[in-house]
Amino acid sequence: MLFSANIGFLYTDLPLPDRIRAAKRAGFDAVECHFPYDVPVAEMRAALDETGLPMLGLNTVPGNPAAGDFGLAALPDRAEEAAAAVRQAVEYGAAMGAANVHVMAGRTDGGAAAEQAYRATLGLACDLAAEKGMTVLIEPINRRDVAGYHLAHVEQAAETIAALGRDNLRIMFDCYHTQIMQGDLIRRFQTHLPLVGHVQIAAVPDRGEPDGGEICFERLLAAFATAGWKAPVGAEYKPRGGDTEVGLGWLAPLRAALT
Ligand SMILES: O=C(O)C(=O)[C@H](O)CO
Ligand SMILES: [Mg+2]
Repeated sequence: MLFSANIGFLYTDLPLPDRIRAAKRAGFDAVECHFPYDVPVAEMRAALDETGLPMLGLNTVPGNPAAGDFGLAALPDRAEEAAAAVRQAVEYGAAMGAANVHVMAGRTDGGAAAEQAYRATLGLACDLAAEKGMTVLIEPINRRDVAGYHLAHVEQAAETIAALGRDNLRIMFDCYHTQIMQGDLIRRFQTHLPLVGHVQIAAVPDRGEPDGGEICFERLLAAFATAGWKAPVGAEYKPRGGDTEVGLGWLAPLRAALT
């Protein structure tokens, strides 16, 4: 099993390009990020070239987090901002060589207008991403952490993907969020595997290192591997002690157990 370091949550004491280098030293096979936009893309590219790690993805900007924004794509009255966020993410992601762009939906009332806006933004994202050979990801996020998030269930993501009928639109299957909202992770993963574009893990409920809580990662990821998952699994957790290196004791044993 291969693992990707999510440098949005890991190594937060370092500048982003150095987080890529730290991930390489720690033995990760890939990296993924959240919001790299303040860093000149050439600096990200240089760290990726130097380490040889693939960059799996980045997020569209969330909007104004201080005002409670957690994405824009499904907000009917923010369509222009959402389109600009998509253009920015595809452009930056392509310059960095990223494989995927995660389009963040935002908090909505869950009504038809929101889903219509969401699909319009995703259609644009798929068109732009396709020109760069990139895939668009949509991620069900739990509503305990992000109340009102438009996309919270894997089946809803599958419905949106079916409605759009695009080849480059996939689910970000974040086991942390889906365990909180729905559970039944192995069956749900097997059922939706053809639509899954990326997998992420963290302990539940504390979102710490994947070495405890209510999920047995060794058995979960063994089942994912048996189902056919070969791409890296994203380590998107918040180190419990704050120090990423100190908390990395989970990586080698989990990798060994899965080989
Ligand atoms: O919260 C998550 O799980 C994510 O992956 C999003 O990218 C938000 O940062
Ligand atoms: Mg995630």
